[in-house]
Amino acid sequence: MNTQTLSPTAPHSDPALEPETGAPPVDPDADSVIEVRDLTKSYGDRSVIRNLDLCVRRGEIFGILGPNGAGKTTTVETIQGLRHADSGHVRVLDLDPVRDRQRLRSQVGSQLQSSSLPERLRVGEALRTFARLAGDVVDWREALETWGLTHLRRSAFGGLSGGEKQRLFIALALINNPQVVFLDELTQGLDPAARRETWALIRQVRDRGATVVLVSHYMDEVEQLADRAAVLHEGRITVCDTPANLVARADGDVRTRFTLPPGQQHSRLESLPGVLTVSREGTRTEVVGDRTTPVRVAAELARLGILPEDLTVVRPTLEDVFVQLTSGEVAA
Ligand SMILES: Nc1ncnc2c1ncn2[C@@H]1O[C@H](COP(=O)(O)OP(=O)(O)OP(=O)(O)O)[C@@H](O)[C@H]1O
Repeated sequence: MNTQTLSPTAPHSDPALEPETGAPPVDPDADSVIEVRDLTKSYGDRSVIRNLDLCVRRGEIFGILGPNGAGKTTTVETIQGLRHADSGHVRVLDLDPVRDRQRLRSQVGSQLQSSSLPERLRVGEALRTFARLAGDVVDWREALETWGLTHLRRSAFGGLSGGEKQRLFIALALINNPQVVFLDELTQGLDPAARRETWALIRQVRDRGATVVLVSHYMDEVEQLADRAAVLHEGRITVCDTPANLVARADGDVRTRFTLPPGQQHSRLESLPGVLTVSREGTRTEVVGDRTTPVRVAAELARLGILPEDLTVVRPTLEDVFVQLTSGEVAA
């Protein structure tokens, strides 16, 4: 964890990447806005990032998941030139995060983990100041309006709720109208309603044309928001894919549950392909099997003229695959 005070120059205030080490060229991907190849980073003799490769495409919400201490913050801060890499190749918008930091500064926005502002700073002052420092490419009053902060214009930062602070951080991260935005654990500590509201804002950021890199501990958040997600474990990306494809890797049976209307019977479910078990408790039936079983069960019930209104399917979730991946149960 690192705590830092937000400043418009923060992502570039400690230029640090070592000169390139002659790493092989990154795979050409016409759509990529971030390319990382063979990144390594140690703190003292402790290796934290190990030969990490990553590619983020233009216009996507890219989720980075990983257990505590996996190296997520180190990775995103190194990509922004905030931390020293020991070796590796990093490009953001085809620029070097250190050498080209002045040019990148106007194109990258960031809300870093545990960002904070002076308690007494007013919302309007914060936006106006950051907008001016970013060259007034965005009208700060419009930003107030866009991010639903107009009524809080005279409120002090210290008096804002968690959700209001995050709303302000998003507005500040976008005050330079960036092409790429880094959001690190943006919804941590928010109640469910404020989290969902923040999700809508993140989608809005993407819909306005920015690429979003989202570091999160919440599986449901990544499943809901991310176009693609990477799981970082022990300093390496173990998998990188769409949430749906990641879930498809999960080991685990699918459960199909329904209630039979009075007087109706089914008998052949056990013999359907992929079905492992069928259990009945009163009028409730649960069929356990592979991914194809829900459709087969529904088709068989429909054939019998049985249309249970409460048919539900319980599938493995991203959380299941995350636990399996980070405990070594699923091959990357
Ligand atoms: N400045 C530092 N000096 C020494 N060790 C550090 C430093 N920053 C991070 N670390 C260590 O490096 C490892 C990775 O930290 P990092 O903050 O990148 O992980 P993370 O995946 O973001 O963790 P979390 O989910 O808990 O925020 C951790 O073991 C952490 O203690």
